[in-house]
Amino acid sequence: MWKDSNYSYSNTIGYIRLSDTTTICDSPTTSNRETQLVEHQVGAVYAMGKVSFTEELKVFFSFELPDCDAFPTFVGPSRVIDRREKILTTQVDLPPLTWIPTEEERFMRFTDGLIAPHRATQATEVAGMDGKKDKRMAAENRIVVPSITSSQRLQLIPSMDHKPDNYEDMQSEFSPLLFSSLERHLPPTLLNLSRDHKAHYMRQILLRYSPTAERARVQKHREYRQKIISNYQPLHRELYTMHAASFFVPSFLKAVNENTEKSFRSIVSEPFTGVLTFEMLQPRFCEMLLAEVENFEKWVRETKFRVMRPNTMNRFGVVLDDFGLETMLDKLMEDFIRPISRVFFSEVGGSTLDSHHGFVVEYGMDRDVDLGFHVDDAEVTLNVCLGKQFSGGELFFRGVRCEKHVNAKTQSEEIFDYSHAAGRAVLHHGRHRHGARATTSGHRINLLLWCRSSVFRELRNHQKDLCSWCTECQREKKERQRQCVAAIKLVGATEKRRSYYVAV
Ligand SMILES: O=C(O)CCC(=O)C(=O)O
Ligand SMILES: [Fe+2]
Repeated sequence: MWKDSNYSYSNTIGYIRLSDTTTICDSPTTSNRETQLVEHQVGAVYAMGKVSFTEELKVFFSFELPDCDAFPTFVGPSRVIDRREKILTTQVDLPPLTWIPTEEERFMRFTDGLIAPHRATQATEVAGMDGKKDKRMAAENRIVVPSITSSQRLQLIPSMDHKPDNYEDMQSEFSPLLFSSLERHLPPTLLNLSRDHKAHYMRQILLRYSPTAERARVQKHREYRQKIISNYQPLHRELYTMHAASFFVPSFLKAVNENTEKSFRSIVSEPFTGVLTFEMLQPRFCEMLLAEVENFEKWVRETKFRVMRPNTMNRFGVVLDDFGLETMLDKLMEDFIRPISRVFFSEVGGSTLDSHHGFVVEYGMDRDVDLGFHVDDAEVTLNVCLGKQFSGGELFFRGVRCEKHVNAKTQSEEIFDYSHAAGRAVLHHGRHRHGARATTSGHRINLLLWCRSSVFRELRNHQKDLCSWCTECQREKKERQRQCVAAIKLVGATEKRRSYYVAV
């Protein structure tokens, strides 16, 4: 635990999490004013150093490490490590805020397993296949580094045997799901407090991750939804709560009920690595949802309501969460998509999906015709065709890419096209680059659920090497290994030649 009263700081202090595997002597050392403390916890190590600010609002940490064999691997945006001197300095970019820390705000948290809320919903368009760059609308999911008092913290390791409270009926700017998943990360002494106390504690922490502008946006969106929900009359009320037996086909239900890798593999085809397809929705459910969407669109036209479209790339289609389907879709994600994703997409937070963006996209000659090449603002995307009659509209996939490599060239082995069929789901990595070809006749309407994991996003902000799933990262790594092997071989061959000459 932090014991800040034990130390007197002359200046602003920050702390950084080092990698979990690091072993550092945990006795505090104080040499040359800069080293303050190295704290050791199970699964997390914190090191602390003097912080100074430059004009560009950058923080510099520098501290001497205590004498020990293991050298920490730094987990942070940038690092400079000098092994010989045992000096570790790093530079951490801060968001461009006029952030002037007060005495109480001496602590900045860079990582602690804390869960950050999501930003606005945007697909990121990627360079077209002709190599031309479309305008790029990157989803800004960078963590905002707030000030923090040392007393309010979450635990990195969740209390898995604790059953969290239900926060559904609680009025808050944060999702009830977020509270439920955070609750396991509360310090053990708080777990048995009243729901209100726990919510208050978690809210204080969440607020630090949610800047004022973001909170205003969330508030506006809540009002927007409220306006719709209090005026729109649903057509099929039975859609608004989960009725699994009438929504899903029996094979899908059976696999989810069994909830084993084997059961999922028995219903899933993987026509291309990372693209899973399976029968999912009953025709009756598809019909009802199509009728509900039509009914909603009719209401929008009649009332001239200024409706928000699903994302930056669609001019048609509606956000299902905005007119009352959020709870049902939450259930869909939690009870059906998360179990499958746990098996097939664990490397991108498949088992910790905790929020979603649910919408339908509509294509046809009088609607959007096609959809440009992009990645989703999602860890895992569910895309199910609801019908109706159409031709064309194939999904094209072109390789999974991390942020850094989103525009990297497509390799021939990454090309895959998929034709939609009504009721059949496609589940793919959100960063699997894709687009939809022109729907050449009829209408095509698809249900999309962009599923996100705040835990994964939080970790991604701090761990650079969380991209094992990016095919370009893999390719670069292989290339480095190849060069390394070639260099070793060359050295070996030179040595051999030299010893031959010596022998001769
Ligand atoms: O039209 C489709 O099937 C793809 C839709 C899609 O990729 C999206 O909305 O993110
Ligand atoms: Fe997409």
